Amino acid sequence: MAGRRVNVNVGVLGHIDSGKTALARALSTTASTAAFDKQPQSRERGITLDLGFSCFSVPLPARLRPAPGAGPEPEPQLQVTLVDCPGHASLIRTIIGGAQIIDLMMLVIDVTKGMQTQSAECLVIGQIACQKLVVVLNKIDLLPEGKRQAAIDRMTRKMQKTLENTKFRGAPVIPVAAKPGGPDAPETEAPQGIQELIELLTSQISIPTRDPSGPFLMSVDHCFSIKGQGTVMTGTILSGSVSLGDSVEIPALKVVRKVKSMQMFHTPVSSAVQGDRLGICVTQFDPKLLERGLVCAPGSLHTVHAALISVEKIPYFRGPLQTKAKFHITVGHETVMGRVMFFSPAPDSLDREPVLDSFDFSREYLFQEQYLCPGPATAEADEKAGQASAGHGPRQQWALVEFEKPVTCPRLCLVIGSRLDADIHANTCRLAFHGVLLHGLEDRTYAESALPALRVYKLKQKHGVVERVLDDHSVIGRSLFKKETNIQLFVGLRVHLSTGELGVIDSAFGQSGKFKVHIPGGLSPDSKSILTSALKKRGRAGRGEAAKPEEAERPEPAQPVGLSLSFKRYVFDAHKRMVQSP
Ligand SMILES: Nc1nc2c(ncn2[C@@H]2O[C@H](COP(=O)(O)OP(=O)(O)OP(=O)(O)O)[C@@H](O)[C@H]2O)c(=O)[nH]1
Ligand SMILES: [Mg+2]
Repeated sequence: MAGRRVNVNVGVLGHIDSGKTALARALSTTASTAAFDKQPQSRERGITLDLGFSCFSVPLPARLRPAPGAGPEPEPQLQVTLVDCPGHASLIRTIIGGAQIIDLMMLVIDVTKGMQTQSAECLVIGQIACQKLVVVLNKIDLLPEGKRQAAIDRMTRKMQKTLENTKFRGAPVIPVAAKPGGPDAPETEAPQGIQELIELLTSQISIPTRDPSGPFLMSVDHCFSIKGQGTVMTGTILSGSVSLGDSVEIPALKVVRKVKSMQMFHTPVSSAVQGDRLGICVTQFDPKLLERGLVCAPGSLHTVHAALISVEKIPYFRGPLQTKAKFHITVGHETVMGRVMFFSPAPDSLDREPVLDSFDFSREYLFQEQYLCPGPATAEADEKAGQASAGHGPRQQWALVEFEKPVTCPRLCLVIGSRLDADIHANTCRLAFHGVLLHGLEDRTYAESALPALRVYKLKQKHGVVERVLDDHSVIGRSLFKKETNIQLFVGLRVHLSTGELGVIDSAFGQSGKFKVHIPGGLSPDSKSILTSALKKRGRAGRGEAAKPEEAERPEPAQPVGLSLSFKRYVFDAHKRMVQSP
């Protein structure tokens, strides 16, 4: 039996043409000639060799070895699976899928160009989805020999500076030439710096704690059939574990199959856990139907038409995140178009702890026309919007995302919003926000069945004036409603008089949008004199135009007394009710 092996996945990401594929190739061949002389390379490669996947093995570093057991054990190996991502627009979808299986990211930079648009995007994705980073400066052969070291040093410092404001501050930067001389150079031209890179990777890699609990989920990167045996899917286990005889679901095809056999590194196994690279043979289905995708414990994924997600804006994204805007939404391993609506905690729960990993339907939330950027720049904007943000943005914001077509995803999966239609030559970051899917709406008719329970409200204010006094406890107001407004809906809501009294809307008055306000505490003598002194003036001056007879004696204050009404309107309330707000 082969020795113990541990698999780690290393992503190869970077701008188009930075040399990712050349690097993956150089790493695989250099490592195999250095470390694989005992066995033919083909045997050593993982069972999965799909486009973009290659691997090499090195002896497992001592720091990663478990305490030696009894008896002699063959030397354990560390298998590094390289996940070579494309550099083009398709990159984001592929990487976000890929990034969720990556334990370490290699960011490949063309040393003659430095950071480019997609290098920056990769760095953003790395920050969202990866824990560790190594920057590889490639194509150092293109630097003039005499100035090579100085140019490498300069670019190294530049990259370190770029990383300073990221979670990868202090990550190593290493120079290489994956394919010196470029495409036309003879194959005999040896790559430079690859052995050093392998050593660096080996020293940087840590093996994340693998957790066998939770539902089984595997990202499939290759699928083929073996005559007489069944269909084989190969990939990486993202969560949970799987054993022989288990039933697994292929959600994209809506079929459940039994696990007939499994292999890791060409060796039959009876179970496998999170992080393992695995080939899994199930009873026959057409492999053409599933090129890439997910396989999972039956029923563990859900198909959602809309979702409530936490949102954090990606600072490099230019422009605001507007409610009602459409984004490409990558949910787990799928990307679809979705329309967003942003909201924040209601002012009275601003100081409550943010709800992580779940969404609380019992709370109220404040609708936002756009995502609020934290920091002083928006404090003013927040004030304008009438929010009690006391100079700081809300600690957490959410969005409702409505998908153009349903997506199948694990619970609490990563969500990334991007503008993949943006011009890829326009040097801008296409990634706009990221978050976690907190609650999926599985019902096709969620708009009627689920959304009314989402208590997101808009804060509305209406202003009018007192037209005249009826008696000590009532006034007539106008200019608060339109003629056609159904004032009945507002009856009972409180209004504030600019003179300080509190009133309650009592009833409509006439047909022109006027209304009667009851003042429970009565008008103060001062207010009364303001309101009635005007009447006298008006009475003396008379009216220029011919007034309707019943309005001729209208006591109208010269100094207007304002009436203001604040209320909440819940975005998903089908009845469009108004609810008093303080
Ligand atoms: N001079 C020189 N050319 C290199 C080096 N590495 C790669 N190249 C060339 O750069 C070009 C792009 O290399 P690839 O490996 O295909 O780049 P990539 O990053 O995988 O490209 P995409 O997958 O399309 O994003 C090819 O013509 C390579 O031969 C190097 O170290 N030196
Ligand atoms: Mg490539």
